[in-house]
Amino acid sequence: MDRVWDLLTEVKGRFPKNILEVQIPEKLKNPPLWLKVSLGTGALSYAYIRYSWTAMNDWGIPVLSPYLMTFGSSGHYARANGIVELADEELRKKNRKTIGFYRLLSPVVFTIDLDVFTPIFTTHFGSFTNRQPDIGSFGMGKELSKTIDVITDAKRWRRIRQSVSPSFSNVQLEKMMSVSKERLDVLVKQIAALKGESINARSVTGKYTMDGFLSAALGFEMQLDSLRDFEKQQEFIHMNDILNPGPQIFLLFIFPGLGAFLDRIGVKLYAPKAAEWFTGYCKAMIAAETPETDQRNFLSAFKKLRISDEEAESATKGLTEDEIISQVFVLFGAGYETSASLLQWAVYNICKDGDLQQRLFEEVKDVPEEYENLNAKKLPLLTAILNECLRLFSPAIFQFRYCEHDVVINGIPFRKGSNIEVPIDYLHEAEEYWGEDALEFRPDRWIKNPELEKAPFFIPFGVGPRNCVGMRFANMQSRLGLMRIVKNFNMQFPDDFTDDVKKIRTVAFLAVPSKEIQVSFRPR
Ligand code: HEM
Repeated sequence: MDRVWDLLTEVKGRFPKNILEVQIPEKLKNPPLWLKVSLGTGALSYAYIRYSWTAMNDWGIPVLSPYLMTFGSSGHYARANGIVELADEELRKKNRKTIGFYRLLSPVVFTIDLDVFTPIFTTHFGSFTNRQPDIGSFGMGKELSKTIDVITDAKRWRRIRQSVSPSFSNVQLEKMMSVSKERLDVLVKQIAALKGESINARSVTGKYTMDGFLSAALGFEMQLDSLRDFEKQQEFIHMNDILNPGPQIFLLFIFPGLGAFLDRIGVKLYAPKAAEWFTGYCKAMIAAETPETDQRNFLSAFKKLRISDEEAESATKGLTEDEIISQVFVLFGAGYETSASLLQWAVYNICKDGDLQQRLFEEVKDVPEEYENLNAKKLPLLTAILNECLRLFSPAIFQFRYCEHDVVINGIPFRKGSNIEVPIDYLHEAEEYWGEDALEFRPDRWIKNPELEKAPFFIPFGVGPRNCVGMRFANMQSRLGLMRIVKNFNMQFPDDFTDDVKKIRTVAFLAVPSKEIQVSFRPR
């Protein structure tokens, strides 16, 4: 105790006897105008920020405390696994369904509550048409700013979606499937050429979905001598750059309008070479002649819908030149990686379980590769395996909407400018919806209960009018690809491979494996 007292006495001795004796410099007694203005603005801004952070006070949900240092309470954005960890910490461990936080000043409702998010994505879609306003090209440059995913005004989105959707009709998909089958013939030969030597499964599934998309959707065939060269392809290298943006991407979420502003002033936030390469690549493909007879791909359909910028102001259908480029790019980006990832996890889980692989082979071996056979009735186990992968390794990590009109949903008074985010990783693993074995890979749950496919808590492709436009293409491509691979090859891990792979979330919200999944494909 004495030591503490001595210490305090010493510290006290170092201060002036009377604090008023401190000489305040003349300059500070009468500060210059710029300093007064700065201090005043700072104080007002702080008051405004604190006031904004009271917005959710009466919403009846727990709210994470906001701080300046963490841009509100959204510090989790800056971590690769941030959204997953946030869901885990705040929802799973605390047994909650909903929490609120502030993304800088914007209120965000973070929820897996079906009563909250289902109406937002469906019946109240009119008040939540967009994901995030003014995000432009996601920092990739103004050439790519007119993508279907990000445009802010609902009228333009409706026109684009109406123009693009017919490309995914059953008739079109059947035509594209015939192209996919031709490309699978090539893939099977390339896998056989490996002569059973192991390869990173991602090279096989990536080559299949990239080549499949380019040829079926755009009428462009990828030339590749060996599957081992896949990662040397320009398309792969540049797409990989775009899909691995680095933490700066979060600035676009945290600062509203920043994406559109950067596009306007010509600043690219990441992958500038890749964005430039893709713009040229898409333009070249659009300019290339399509044979009159080739009606199978998106491009020929898009080209027929071409309208001028002026016409676009009032049209309800049609695509401008820029929009065609953006659509080609966004469909490529959205379509290639997601399906490649899904198939890679399917290959991994099938290799892990010899009995499952045998059952799958028995199921697919005599089923003709026809479009009408690619469903749960004809291929129950194959569909179940892919659904289980979509559940536990969902390529999309979270889904989000932005509120444009004040509306009360399940007691929560959403105001214009607020947001909703649904963490899919947690929704797809919540015991409340999936039962005690929620974390286990059990494809048979889908066979026992086929209705699960329509359950509101299974939303790997989103839900409502703005769900994934490519869902049916993705289903066709992944079911056909997996069926063909299993028909032709027995898949095994090499002897020196341990099957302890974990799912890791990247900054770009992709589910990547914790290590390469090495697989030997032995011809049957
Ligand atoms: C396994 C494969 C895929 C998964 C899991 C997936 C998932 C998703 C999800 C979750 C969304 C957001 C939905 C929402 O906000 O409600 C989305 C949107 C979108 N997806 Fe996919 N997707 C896949 C494949 C594809 C393919 C193959 C294409 C194109 C050929 C595609 C094109 C798009 C586009 C353009 C959008 C934006 C739709 C809009 O805003 O109107 N996706 N996807």
